[in-house]
Amino acid sequence: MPESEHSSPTSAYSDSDDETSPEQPAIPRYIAKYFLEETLGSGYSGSIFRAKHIHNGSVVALKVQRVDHECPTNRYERYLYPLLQGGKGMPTLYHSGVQGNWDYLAIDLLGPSLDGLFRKSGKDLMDLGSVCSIAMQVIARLETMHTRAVLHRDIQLGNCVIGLPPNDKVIYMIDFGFSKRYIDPLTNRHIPDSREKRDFIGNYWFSSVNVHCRGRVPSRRDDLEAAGLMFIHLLTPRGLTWTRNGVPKTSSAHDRLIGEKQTARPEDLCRGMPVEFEDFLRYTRKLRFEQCPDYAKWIQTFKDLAMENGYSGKEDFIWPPKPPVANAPKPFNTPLRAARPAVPREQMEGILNGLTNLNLGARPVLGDRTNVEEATKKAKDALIKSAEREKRAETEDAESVPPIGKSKAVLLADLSNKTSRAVDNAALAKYVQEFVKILQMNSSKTLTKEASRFLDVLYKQLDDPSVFIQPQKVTRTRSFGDDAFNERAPAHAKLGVVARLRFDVKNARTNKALAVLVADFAKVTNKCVGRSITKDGFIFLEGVAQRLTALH
Ligand SMILES: Nc1ncnc2c1ncn2[C@@H]1O[C@H](COP(=O)(O)OP(=O)(O)OP(=O)(O)O)[C@@H](O)[C@H]1O
Repeated sequence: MPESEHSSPTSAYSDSDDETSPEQPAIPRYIAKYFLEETLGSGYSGSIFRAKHIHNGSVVALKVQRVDHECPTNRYERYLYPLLQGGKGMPTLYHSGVQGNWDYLAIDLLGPSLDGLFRKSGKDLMDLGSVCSIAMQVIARLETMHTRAVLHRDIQLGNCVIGLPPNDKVIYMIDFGFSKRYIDPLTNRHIPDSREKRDFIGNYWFSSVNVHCRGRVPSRRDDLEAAGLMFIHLLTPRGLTWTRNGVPKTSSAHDRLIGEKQTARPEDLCRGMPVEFEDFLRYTRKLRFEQCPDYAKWIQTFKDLAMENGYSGKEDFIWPPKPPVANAPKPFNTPLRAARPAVPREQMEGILNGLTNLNLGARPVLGDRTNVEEATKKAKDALIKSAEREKRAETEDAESVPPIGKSKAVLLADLSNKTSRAVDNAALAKYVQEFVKILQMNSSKTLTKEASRFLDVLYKQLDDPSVFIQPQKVTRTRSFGDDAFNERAPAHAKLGVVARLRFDVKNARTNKALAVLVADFAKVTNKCVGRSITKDGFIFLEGVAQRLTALH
């Protein structure tokens, strides 16, 4: 195999000025039985043409390369294609050979690459549904290749293409020029690992840290890590940071890129994304050299993630993307009004008693402080009594442990109702902790409609300092969903906001200050792709609970 530093999507950097290549012989119009039509693409080692068979009229993609090319990838590809034939998303090789100066491969004519489609869309980042479908398909393609003893070793967006109709929802892997068998056909054993410094095979953007930065031997884990970086790239506005300066032109630029890639922490790369992407990247990096990845588990994870966010969960890659279909978490600009009355029945009794005791008569109530104070005190006592009753009932439940068997949505709805009746910070702190536990019950950390409602209720409780003193106040408390509130929100949610919030929460001095942080958290989480609560998010929520206890 060619162990060179040449890679896609980049061409090799060179420290020398001697980049002039020898005079290129022109590619003929006919090669073997094919008439070369338009150029589909060119890579470092050759060009690809749409070509027509002169006898039967069949149309193929003809990959043409000079026989004396220093990186003769066609020569390797023709031995790998037979291993992959028939696998879903694996192109068929129809003919291959050498004619004159030209080495050619005739393969299935396919559609545009993911790179091309994404660039053409002009978007800053890709929608979550499309990335989940790419993840499901690319992981499945890697499983197919790996099951057939082949590593791809050059996973990148340009090497993932869609088929032509009717196969335009299927992602195909192409470019096996750097691919290699990792199971020795004679001994049936995995290729050996080695600590010897070796030339880098792969591409600058997505090749794994182990392979690219540490010169390790590629194995299955590295194909998956490259796929993971590709998914994260698609969900990062302007892409992974080390891709932003373009192809490194000098070895020092390449060294800088390596340094940046090597030191980037998964939690930073995946800030603001559904936690599944960070988990996947960490998983690939923890795999041992010879370990077989759990492909099925991760395909299922990305399917679940898609469905939780209102996408169909089918692996079909539909481009341009369709908006989420059903059960998508509602954005905050949909008013999240409580389903139950603002003042519960038990409290209403206390309120009415309080009002009765005001004994309004003909006296000017507003001027009479004693009446107001006494009524307020009575109302407060009634409310505290009712809360104590509720507290006693609750202590019979397992302390803060969400009951098993109820769905997350039901638990969250119950919790929101309890929170709306909370009368002190200690109760609120307890409910915030319970909220965290419920969200962590299973792998999905999405901010669902019910979870958003909890934050909305919490915000209202915190924002109105009178709420614990005057429960009878039923004026509409400002909600995240209110236009006026949204107008004051920053136009663009910043992905680093949650990281800041987890520090700011420690310094919040009042409930009102906490309310502002909760609102920011809810808004930014809601705006982020996937609406998933990240690790920073959970640390923030724990911080809210701690502050509430301290402010008690
Ligand atoms: N079967 C195909 N059908 C249609 N287009 C194709 C096909 N194979 C490749 N292409 C187009 O040609 C481009 C280059 O293909 P490929 O990556 O196989 O060539 P390469 O010479 O190995 O490139 P590189 O040196 O960049 O890896 C692809 O990005 C794609 O746009």
